[in-house]
Amino acid sequence: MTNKTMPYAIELRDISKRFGAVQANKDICLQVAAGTIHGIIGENGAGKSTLMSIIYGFYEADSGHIEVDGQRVQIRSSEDAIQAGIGMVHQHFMLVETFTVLENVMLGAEGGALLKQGIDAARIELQRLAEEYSLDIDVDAIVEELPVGLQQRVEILKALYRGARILILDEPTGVLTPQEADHLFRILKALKEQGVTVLLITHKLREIMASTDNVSVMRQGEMVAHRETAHTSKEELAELMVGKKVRLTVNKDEAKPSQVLLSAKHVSQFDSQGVKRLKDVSLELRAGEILGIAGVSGNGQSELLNVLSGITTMDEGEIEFAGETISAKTPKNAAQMRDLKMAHVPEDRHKMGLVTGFEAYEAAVLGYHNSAAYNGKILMNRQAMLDECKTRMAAWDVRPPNPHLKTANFSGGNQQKIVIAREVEQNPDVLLIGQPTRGVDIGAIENIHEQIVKLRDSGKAILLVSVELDEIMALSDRILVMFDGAVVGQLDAKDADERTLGLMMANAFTDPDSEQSNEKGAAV
Ligand SMILES: Nc1ncnc2c1ncn2[C@@H]1O[C@H](COP(=O)(O)OP(=O)(O)OP(=O)(O)O)[C@@H](O)[C@H]1O
Repeated sequence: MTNKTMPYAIELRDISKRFGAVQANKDICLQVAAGTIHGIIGENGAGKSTLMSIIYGFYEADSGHIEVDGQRVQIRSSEDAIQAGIGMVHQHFMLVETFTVLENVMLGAEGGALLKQGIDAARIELQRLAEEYSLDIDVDAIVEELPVGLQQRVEILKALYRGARILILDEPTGVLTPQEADHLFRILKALKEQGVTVLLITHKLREIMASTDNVSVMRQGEMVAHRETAHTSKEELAELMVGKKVRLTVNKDEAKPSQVLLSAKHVSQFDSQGVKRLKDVSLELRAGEILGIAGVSGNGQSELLNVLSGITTMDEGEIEFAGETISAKTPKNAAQMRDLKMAHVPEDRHKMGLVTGFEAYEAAVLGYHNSAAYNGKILMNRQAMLDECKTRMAAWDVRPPNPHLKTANFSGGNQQKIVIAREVEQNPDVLLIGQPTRGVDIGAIENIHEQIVKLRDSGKAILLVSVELDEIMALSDRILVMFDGAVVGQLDAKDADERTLGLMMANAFTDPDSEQSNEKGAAV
């Protein structure tokens, strides 16, 4: 108890959970004061999501117990958790996209007291909650028409409507634009002021420092430290997480770009509704450089990656790569692009990077399974696949290093390492890489960044798409900015700062004396 009158909002006592050989949580103790924002950090696979799943009733702990407001509670299902006043905002939203906000919030709460008073009473209550917490949401909007940031707010609204006083957010900003993330933190502050307790899992130490009151650190299934945020630093937290000092900046020499390896000329693409999503994009990618593509997500970056990698076909323009001219009339698919030595780390590892039912050693060769190294004459050469997978798991610190574990059962960050390792280890001439460190811990980010720079220094070209401005600025040698499907500006990374990039991303940058703007469609 914090004192005689104020019990902890939530207290965990000696929680343990094992999955086969993996001890995901070991004797975890945690005390969270009411009306505070409490950060939980730890490396990929440290056990954070497992712990939150236990609090929310997805998993039952093998031992230990939970107290809410000083009372011991039994949480065997999410209904039990909701009953205890606990709500959760998942990384992957649990919404019916074709329903309205109101319908989504009502779904599963049909027996609720307010609904018995009629849908109008429910609507009024939702509007009240949305207003009280600055959620800025139209309760009659169709969910699939809302941007990601607003869909996330629907999840928050859902939890609040069900009476949540403790809200768990698992890596909530991974999919948000910087503006959406700022809004989310304003909402969390408003929730805190109303006495709601927030448990925030994030890999971004900047967010921990800016928004939490306290922070707890997990390492290899154990809770290893608790700190008051005001009395710690990013450096100390990084060291506590990883167990050694971590460099928080990218170490690289100046680029020495040479010949053009890929050029796109006036590339455009229309979506199925006939809307132009990629507009007259021209760019050149040179050996020995990292070209960063900055932009608020949804401004054509994903379409650009898809067209360049052969996943989709352009409608206008052409791409020159490896001596080939690729156009709408002479398209090449993703497998053909791979044969030309292009590798691609897709932005969404679940949808496009992995088959989650596959074991790690199978996922590790996906797309390259026909190569002579793994393909025996009749059957796949499993031993070669296993050996390769084990070597990569060691080099990329995939945890647990078990090639037979299904990819679905790796933590999010470790899944990402499996995909990146697969693509980088092909030693491609051109690497297209989307959101490389989404959901990845700082120790692993350091390794991923090092490997990308190493590839560059060996004379390869990298096209990096990231919504993380810090990452774009730290890794890129040159930066292009996309807005509304077009390239609207370019910068030398040395001249880039957050403000200029932010303005360019909003297409609000005007500097007539500067070379930091470009004609749409000119090769940059
Ligand atoms: N259903 C499962 N079956 C087997 N192992 C699992 C399962 N769920 C989690 N694990 C393992 O438990 C450990 C903890 O995973 P968890 O997802 O809790 O980590 P995390 O700290 O949330 O990581 P990340 O930051 O990458 O999301 C990992 O080794 C993971 O592979």
